Amino acid sequence: MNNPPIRVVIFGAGSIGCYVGGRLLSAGASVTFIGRARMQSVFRDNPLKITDYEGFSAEHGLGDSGYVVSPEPAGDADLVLVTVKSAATREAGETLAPHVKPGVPVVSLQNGISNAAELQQAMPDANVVAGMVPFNVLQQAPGHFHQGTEGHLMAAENSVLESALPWFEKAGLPLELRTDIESVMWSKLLLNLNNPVNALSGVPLLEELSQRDYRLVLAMAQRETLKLLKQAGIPTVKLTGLPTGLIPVLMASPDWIFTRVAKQMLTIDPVARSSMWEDLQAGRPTEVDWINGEVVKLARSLGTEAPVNQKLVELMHQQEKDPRPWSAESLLKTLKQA
Ligand SMILES: NC(=O)C1=CN([C@@H]2O[C@H](COP(=O)(O)OP(=O)(O)OC[C@H]3O[C@@H](n4cnc5c(N)ncnc54)[C@H](OP(=O)(O)O)[C@@H]3O)[C@@H](O)[C@H]2O)C=CC1
Ligand SMILES: CC(C)(CO)C(=O)C(=O)O
Repeated sequence: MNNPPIRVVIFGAGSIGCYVGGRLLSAGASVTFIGRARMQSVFRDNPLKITDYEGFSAEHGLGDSGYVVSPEPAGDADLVLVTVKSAATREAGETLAPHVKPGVPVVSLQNGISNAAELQQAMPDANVVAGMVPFNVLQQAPGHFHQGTEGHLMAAENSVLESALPWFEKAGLPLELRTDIESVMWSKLLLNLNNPVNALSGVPLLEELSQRDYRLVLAMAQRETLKLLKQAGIPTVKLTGLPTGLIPVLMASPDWIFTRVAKQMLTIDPVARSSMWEDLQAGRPTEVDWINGEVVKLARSLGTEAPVNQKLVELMHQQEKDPRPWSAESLLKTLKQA
């Protein structure tokens, strides 16, 4: 496995890309990070530091050749991981298309439902694979990326990707290949329905989830989605310690039950926040249209509506223009009127 090392290219290296790439680098893989000049300049002054909630810690000097701003290195890759936000997927595919060799797996490690399909459309000759990242990564300081919650990577079954699996194993990020990736993606989306709630709350995930009114908002959005998935005949899968259908029940439970059960099934460290909160902080458009917006689209395709998720989409778009924290009480009241 070690000779020669797998050549991995990360396209759109921000939080997820730098973390996953950094873990693969620590395992001896040859990793090239492709991203923007802004992030490249961070690594001129700082090493890439990766840590996790279990105490893993590593540092790598990247310099200008390790973190680049042009797509050419994708031409030498055995594996490409795409880690841009959803709004940048099409551009990522169009940029990579002329470089990536035929057959090389191009794995979308993105939230939402439609990113892999959009990537495939932008690079029709490529071997695009849908992937799923269950855990949270936050840039805690320039160049320092921290995994704050648990879970393992998943991707759609793909024969070429199999040879890369030992590298993920060695990196401490096992990658499971699945035949039911649509169900995996929707089940992850059910968890991501918390992203706007967390971004609107303005507080870390642990603090937000410790307040029942925020959890009730999340439970409303999840119940609405589960009903639509049932109607559409899309089964869900268990990604946490609890069957997916029971997650809204846990969310709606009183604090004393939630705290006890969640302690046993969730590892979230106190600094973890949603990627949507990070987008708001950075003044970037959020992914709400690719998360709650997908529920609204699903409802329309079934000839019905998804008022709770629709309202969360509207609130997030307002928040992008005029950010202000929402108290749990006022958010619940607003959503109940939706
Ligand atoms: N962060 C998290 O905890 C988790 C995130 N995810 C998902 O993973 C995906 C990636 O998220 P995350 O890592 O947080 O996102 P980030 O915004 O941190 O990283 C994406 C990076 O890609 C860069 N980029 C965008 N377009 C291009 C381009 N055309 N060429 C080169 N670089 C580009 C961005 O630069 P710039 O911003 O300067 O344009 C940014 O640095 C999302 O779909 C997210 O929902 C999934 C699980 C957890
Ligand atoms: C891991 C999780 C669910 C954390 O909120 C996430 O996917 C995100 O932040 O986008």
